[in-house]
Amino acid sequence: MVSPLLQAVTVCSVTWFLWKFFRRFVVKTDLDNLPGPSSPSFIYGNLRQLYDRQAFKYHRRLGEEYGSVVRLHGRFGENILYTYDPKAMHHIVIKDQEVFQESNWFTRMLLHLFGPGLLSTLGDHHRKQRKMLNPVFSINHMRHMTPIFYDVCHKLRTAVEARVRSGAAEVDMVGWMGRTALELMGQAGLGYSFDPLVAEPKDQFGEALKNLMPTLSALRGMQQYFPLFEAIVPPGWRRPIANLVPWPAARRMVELRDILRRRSTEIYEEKKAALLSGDEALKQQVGEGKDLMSILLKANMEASEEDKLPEEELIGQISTLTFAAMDTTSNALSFTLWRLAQNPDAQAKLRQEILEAKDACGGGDIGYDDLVSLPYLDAVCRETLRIHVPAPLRFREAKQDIMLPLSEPIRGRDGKLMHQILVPKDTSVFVGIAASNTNKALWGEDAYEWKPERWLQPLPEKVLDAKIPGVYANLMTFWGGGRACIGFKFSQLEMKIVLADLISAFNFELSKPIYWNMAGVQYPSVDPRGDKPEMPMKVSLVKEAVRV
Ligand code: HEM
Repeated sequence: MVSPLLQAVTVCSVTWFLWKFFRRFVVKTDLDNLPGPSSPSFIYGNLRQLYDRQAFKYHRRLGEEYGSVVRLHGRFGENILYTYDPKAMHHIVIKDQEVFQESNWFTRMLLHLFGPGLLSTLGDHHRKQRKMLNPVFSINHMRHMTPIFYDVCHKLRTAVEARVRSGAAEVDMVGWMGRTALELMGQAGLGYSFDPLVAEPKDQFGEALKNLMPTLSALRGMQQYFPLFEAIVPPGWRRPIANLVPWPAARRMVELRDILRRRSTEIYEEKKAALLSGDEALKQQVGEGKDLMSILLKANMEASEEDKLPEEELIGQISTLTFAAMDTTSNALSFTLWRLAQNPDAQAKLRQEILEAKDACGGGDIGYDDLVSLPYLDAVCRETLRIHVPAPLRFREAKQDIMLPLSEPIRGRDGKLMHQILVPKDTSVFVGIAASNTNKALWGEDAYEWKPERWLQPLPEKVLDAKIPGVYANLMTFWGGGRACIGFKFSQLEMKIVLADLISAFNFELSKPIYWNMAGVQYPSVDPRGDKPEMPMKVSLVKEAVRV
C-alpha cells in the first residue's frame, strides 16, 4: 500500500512540474521575444556550449550575432537571459542586487564547504560581514603588507633562478604562480605558511584548496542538485550516503570539506590565542599580526555587540578568502606572463620602467606608493584583466518578477522595439562580463587586441558615458555593487609585486603553444583537451637575454 506521505510527495511533484511546464511553454514572456541561438538539446539547452572548455568563440559569437541582450536555453527548455547591456548590468549588480541573487545551489554548496563566509551569505547577513571586512582590505593595511609580499616573491625568484642559472630552461610558470598565490594569501591573508617555495609543498590545507576546483569540475554540474540532496536527505544520513556513492569526485568532496573545516578552525584558534597573549606573541607568528585575519580578529574584538561576527563566521572567512584569492590571481598572473612573452617589446618596456624605479630607490624593493603608480605596469595589469577575465562565468537568479531597463532599445523577434524587459521569477541571468570588457561599441574596433598603451591616454568617451557598474577601471572583471570582489586591491598589489620581481630578473618566451580553458577560473594547458593546468615557458636570466 502506498503511504499517504508518498502520495502527497507525488502530488506535490507533479503539480510543481506542471506549473513549471505551464509557466515556460504556455505563458510567453519578453524573454521568448529576444534574439538568440536555437537550443541544440532539450536536456542541456545551450549550457554545454556556454561551459565548453573552448567556449571563447561561442561567447564572442553571442554578442556579435545577437547583440547585448540575448535569450539562451537552459535545462529542459528553460530560458536564460544573457546580457552585457550597461544599464541592465547596473540594475543586476547594484540597483536591484537584492532581486538578482547568487544561485541557491552555489551559496548552499559553499556554506557546506567553507561555513558561513562572504561567498555563502545573503542580504543583511552578508552586509554585516562586509561591514566588518571592508576596512580590513584598506589601502593602509595593503601598504603595511608590502614587505610580506616581497619576502614571498623573493623566494619565488630564488626558486626560478635555481632552475635557469646555468642557461635558459623550460619552467612551468602556472605551477609557480599557483604556489606563490597560495603562499601570499597564506602569509599576508592568514598569517600562515602553506609552502616554503623551496621543497615540494606538503601542507594538507593547501593541497585541499588546490584540489577543490578540479574536484568541482569533475562533478560535472551535479553540484547544482546539492539543495535537492539537502532537502531530501536528513543531516545525519548525508555523510553515510555520500560515502556510499560510487563516484570518486563526490567522496573526495566530502574529504576536502572535512580538511578545510578542521584546518580553518585550528588556524583560527592559534590566531586567537596569539592575539589574547599580546603583541609579543603576535610578532612570533608568520606575518607578525599584519595579516588580514589578525586584523579582522582584532577589529571583531573591538566591535560593538551589534556588529560583532560570531566565531563560526570568522572561521568561515578563512577558506572563503583563500579559495577566492588563489586561482583567480595566479591565473591573472599567468595570462600576463603569456601576453608579455608574445609581445617582447612590451616586456622590454615594462622591464625598463621597473629597473629605473628600482635604481631610484637604491636597487632594492620598490615601495608601495612608487610601485602602484608605475604607469606602464598599471597599464599592463589593466589591459590583461580587461581582455582576460579570470572568473568569467557569472550567473544570478531573479528572486521575483522584475522589469529590467536597457541602455538602448533592442528589436524583438516580433519586430517591435523593446526598451525594457520583464524578467520572470526564477530566471537565470548570465552577465557577460568578458563581453562587456571587449564591447567594440564602447572600446572601439581594436577592443579584442591586447594594447596596454590604451590606458596611457584618456579612455574613449563612450566607455566613460556607459557607466559600467564594475569596481575597477570601467571593467566588470571584479564585479560591482555590494558583492564586488573584496580582494581586488590585494590582488592588484600581488600582481604588481610578482611582476616587478620576475620581469626585472628574467626574460620570458613561449616554448610551446598554450591553450586557455574556460572554467570557473580560466587556466592554461599544453594539451588542447585541458586536462592538466600547465604553462611551460622558456625562462632566462635578464643579463643573458640582454647579451644575446
Ligand atoms: C585577479 C584576481 C581576482 C578576480 C578576477 C576576482 C574576481 C571576483 C569576482 C568576479 C567576484 C564576484 C563574484 C560574484 O559575486 O559573482 C569576486 C568576489 C570575491 N572575491 Fe575576488 N577576485 C580576484 C581576487 C581576489 C582576492 C585576492 C581575494 C581575497 C584576498 C578575493 C576575494 C573575494 C571574495 C571574498 C569575494 C566575495 C565577495 C562578496 O560576495 O562579498 N578575490 N571576485
